[in-house]
Amino acid sequence: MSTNTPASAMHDVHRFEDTRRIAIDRVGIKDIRHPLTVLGRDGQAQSTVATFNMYVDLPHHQKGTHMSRFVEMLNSDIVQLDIAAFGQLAGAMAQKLEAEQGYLQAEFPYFVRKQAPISGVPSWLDYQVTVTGLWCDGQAELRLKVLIPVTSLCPCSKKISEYGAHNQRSHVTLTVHPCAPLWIEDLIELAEKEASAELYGLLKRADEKFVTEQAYNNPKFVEDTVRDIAARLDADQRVGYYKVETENFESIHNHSAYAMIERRKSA
Ligand SMILES: Nc1nc2c(ncn2[C@@H]2O[C@H](COP(=O)(O)OP(=O)(O)OP(=O)(O)O)[C@@H](O)[C@H]2O)c(=O)[nH]1
Repeated sequence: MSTNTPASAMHDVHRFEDTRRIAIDRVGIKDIRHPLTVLGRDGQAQSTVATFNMYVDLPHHQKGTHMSRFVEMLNSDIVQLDIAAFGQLAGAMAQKLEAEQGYLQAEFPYFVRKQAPISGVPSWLDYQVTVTGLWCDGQAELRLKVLIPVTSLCPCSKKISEYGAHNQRSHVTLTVHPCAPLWIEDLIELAEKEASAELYGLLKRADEKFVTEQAYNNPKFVEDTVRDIAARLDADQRVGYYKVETENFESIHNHSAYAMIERRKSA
């Protein structure tokens, strides 16, 4: 076949009949990086690079999905992230792929400009965000996950020690199904308020003294952190389902302490 054969003259193997009678739950492209603009709560847009996973289902009788269409969609329809519309976008993807179900996921670093607590010096802090849109039975579902790094200080260690208390960096991971508009920053603030202390990219000495003492005055087990965050999420009408996880990378052990609460609020 010559190099300039028109597509219409080529076999479309993907459309061939498959006889094994086995439907496929998810098929598509995984770990494709793509530039993305994300609008912040302050109205400022920031550029980031997202890693996308894009899948649809495939009926038993069809040999293959239309792989190229995922990348077509990425290049034509996904420029600025619209979190609220991500579930619908998964539906549009399913339609483009002639499928019933769609799974669209973008994971990216998101930066927040913070001010040190005493000196006020500004710096960026990065958070890992995952937005997942699902389309199933004509219904769109949206999941927003944010990993928030914080400081934790152990209440037990503080109580029993003559001086000092072990403290460490911790990861709070919030996964929510929003039922009303919710900014990434809203989840970050919610988690940081319930940590022993929040993190900053840049701290001067006066700030370092402040966050050290703040954490000492606000000791938390992993259990305390997930409970306090769960209470806030329970009270937040914008959240329909949530999972809150805390992992403390214990400075006195070579293992982590972990706690998780998962709740689906009744409608
Ligand atoms: N379905 C499928 N396609 C694959 C796989 N690996 C690579 N591909 C490639 O996907 C590309 C074709 O994608 P299609 O979407 O079928 O291309 P097309 O038929 O020109 O496009 P449409 O007319 O829109 O369907 C080819 O380069 C395939 O080789 C695989 O494991 N499964």
